Amino acid sequence: MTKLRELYINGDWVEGGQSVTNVNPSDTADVIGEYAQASVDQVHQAIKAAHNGLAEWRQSGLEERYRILMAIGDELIARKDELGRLLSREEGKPLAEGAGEIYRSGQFFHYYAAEVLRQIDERVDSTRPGIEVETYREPVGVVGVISPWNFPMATAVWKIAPALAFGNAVIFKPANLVPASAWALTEIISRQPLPAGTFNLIMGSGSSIGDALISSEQINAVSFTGSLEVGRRVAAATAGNLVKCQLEMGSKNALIVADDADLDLAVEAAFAGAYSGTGQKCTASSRLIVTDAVHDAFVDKLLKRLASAVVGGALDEGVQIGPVVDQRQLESNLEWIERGKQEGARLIFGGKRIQDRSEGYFMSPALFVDTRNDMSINREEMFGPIACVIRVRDYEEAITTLNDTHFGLTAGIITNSLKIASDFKKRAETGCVMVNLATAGTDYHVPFGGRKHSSFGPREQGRYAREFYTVVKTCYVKP
Ligand SMILES: NC(=O)c1ccc[n+]([C@@H]2O[C@H](COP(=O)([O-])OP(=O)(O)OC[C@H]3O[C@@H](n4cnc5c(N)ncnc54)[C@H](O)[C@@H]3O)[C@@H](O)[C@H]2O)c1
Repeated sequence: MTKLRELYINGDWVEGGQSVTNVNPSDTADVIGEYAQASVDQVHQAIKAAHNGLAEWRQSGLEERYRILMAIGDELIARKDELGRLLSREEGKPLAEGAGEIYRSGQFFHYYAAEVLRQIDERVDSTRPGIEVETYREPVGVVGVISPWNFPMATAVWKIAPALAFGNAVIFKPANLVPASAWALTEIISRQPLPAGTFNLIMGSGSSIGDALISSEQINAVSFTGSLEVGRRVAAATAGNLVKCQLEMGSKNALIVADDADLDLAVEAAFAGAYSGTGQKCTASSRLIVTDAVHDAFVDKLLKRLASAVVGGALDEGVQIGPVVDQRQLESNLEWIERGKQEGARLIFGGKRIQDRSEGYFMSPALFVDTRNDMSINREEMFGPIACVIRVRDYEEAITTLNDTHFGLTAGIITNSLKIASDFKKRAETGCVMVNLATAGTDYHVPFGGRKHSSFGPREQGRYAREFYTVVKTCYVKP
């Protein structure tokens, strides 16, 4: 019988009321494990424990915090292949991407270990004589961390690492489709000398456990990454309690291919942006906005690239596009394909379930042409390996089309013109812009986030994380 992987509350491993079975989307006969599901009561226990942990952890010495974060980062990096394999097995991204995500997660811990030592407090003169004024940052408190399934380790870590670095206690609620990576991370953290309750893992469904967490008046902040729909719910629940929140949500990113683009580069950027990670990335380029002059040549080249794409099991050698994460997402992708056709878009490649691999949730990467920006396939996030080409007259129409969306996470352009690149950097209404690069793929030491309905609240990552995970105190002293 499979060993039950338990919850981690107040420094102890504890069973939940129920459990879920985690299966490999490349091969549904492969059971990864049984994972405990927290009860609402246990959410409240975790919150209480986190307050106790916080009281001690916020007083910890900087050197101690630095050492703990470095040690977690070291272990993630040392075990990147083993944990990357586990991540790929549960989420479905190819092995290199799984290992890369673990390595990146280790880098996040190292980065925030260094941030622990970067103190930015100030002592200033008062406007009144004889008074000293200091401004300093204190931990925000108990932080609920809610993460999505598509980056099971990295999205969680880019929240947990700064939370711990700045002296907060954490309650981590991972997506229920990917408990194995969350559990492995928790096991690593559990071996560090953190005060009991400083870090807690509660696994369970979003609608019960997640909702109990975000609805609590006893937490101080929620950092959420996931869909727009759930993000709105998190915003409403936390606002009602005046709890600080930070939301990173979906998008409808576009890559512009300009008249003067290097088309080989454009095809590689479009392929990587639209189909890597099976298109299951918030930064995926699901809209390919191509100027009339290069449209046909670009589409021809992209079709050739798609014909050579290797779709297969995440753990198999040489695979470029793994499975869709589960049956529900696969059905949703196939429904989008039908909807696109009904709207008048022309499907010229893929978009079908791969039946000879019926043990997993495989589909061929899809390409639509003759699409308009007002079609629902270009308005709503599909979250699958589906790209839509939008033909435009020129760069001016391209940038207008790019900005005509209620999302705004990333945007890319392929051009050899410095003038166009410079104009694009200023006019794209997104949080991240990429020139001659895919829309997906970011660094870990700079802010990441979007505009419009893609993001809400203070930015994540890099030095900007301090804003969310701390609160400012202004202290007046008359000696
Ligand atoms: N902008 C970014 O940085 C970024 C990064 C990765 C993924 N995403 C987005 O994430 C989405 C895919 O992930 P998903 O399907 O896991 O998203 P989701 O919104 O369904 O779930 C995200 C998390 O919220 C939890 N949740 C669900 N209902 C809840 C509720 N009522 N209260 C509290 N928590 C609840 C889920 O259990 C999960 O842990 C896509 O929209 C994608 O664009 C965004």
